[in-house]
Amino acid sequence: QDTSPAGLVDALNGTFGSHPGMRASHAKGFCAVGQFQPAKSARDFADGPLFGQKSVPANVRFSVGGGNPKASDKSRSVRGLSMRVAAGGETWDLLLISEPAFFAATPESFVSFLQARVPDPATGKPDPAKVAAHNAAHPDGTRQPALLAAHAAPSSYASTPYFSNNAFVFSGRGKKTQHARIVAEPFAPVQFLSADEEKTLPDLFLQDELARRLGADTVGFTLYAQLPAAGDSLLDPSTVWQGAGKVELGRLLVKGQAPHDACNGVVYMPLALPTGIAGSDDPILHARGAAYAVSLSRRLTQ
Ligand code: HEM
Repeated sequence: QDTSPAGLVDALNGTFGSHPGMRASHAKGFCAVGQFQPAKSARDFADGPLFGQKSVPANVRFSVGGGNPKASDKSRSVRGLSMRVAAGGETWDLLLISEPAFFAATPESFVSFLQARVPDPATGKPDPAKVAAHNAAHPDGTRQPALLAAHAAPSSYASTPYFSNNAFVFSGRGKKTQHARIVAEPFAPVQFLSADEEKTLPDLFLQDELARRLGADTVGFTLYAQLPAAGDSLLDPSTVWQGAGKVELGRLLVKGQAPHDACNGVVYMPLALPTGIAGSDDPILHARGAAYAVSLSRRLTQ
């Protein structure tokens, strides 16, 4: 199995097709802008200059998971929230998805998961026998699909929580270090599509829905560092954490949508981290950056 950076992107393209100019994953999406406001106590937990700022401009992107740029907004796949904030000579890229577990524990399992879902030319759908064989060999690939099957898609980008799945290492004042995952909780109540909406809404509604909401209300998220309970894996993003409390890092206020160029010439990098946050040893976290760079290079040139 090819788990090189190009191999990871090829696996995405193999399942979702190659779409010139588009991201290999989270292909459908749009840019937005906002402000990140660190919490007063954030430096106790992540002691870097970024967390000493009052308010930092944020470059944001909302997306539908998967590499199909025409995926329906109703599909039971993950939604993505990406944020880049830069201040005090530091940059923080934060990439979150709307389920608390990823679909693979390792790059090998990532490639196998996608290969098992290459559409069967006869049906246009994954071959259930191949998915079953993947599940038998890689039980880590069963958890995210089960979470997605358990509820309809979010009714708004602003009405779902988002999760980093990967753990990070935080160093706060006094050099105390702690592992944590990152969670963004929406200001708005969590809401999924009703059975009726799942049938009747058009495939494209999330962007207009957010525009209407931005005109009427404050849209935002509170960002937390979620602490692990004993036994929560620090290395495996496919497991749901039980968690042992959370520390507020700040708030992300979304102010408006932004033109295509605001976020499409850039790539959010999972290991672009500010002082106070470092990567954990999670093998998925470390496999990501180089694959994102391959995807950027392909979408800017093909
Ligand atoms: C080995 C594991 C992974 C691989 C190979 C991978 C690959 C990719 C690629 C190639 C892109 C498109 C990058 C671009 O062209 O800008 C992407 C986007 C994205 N990925 Fe991953 N990914 C992995 C794991 C994860 C995990 C664990 C998360 C959990 C939060 C995640 C969340 C996202 C999000 C939110 C985006 C959209 C970024 C944007 O809005 O530009 N990915 N991924």
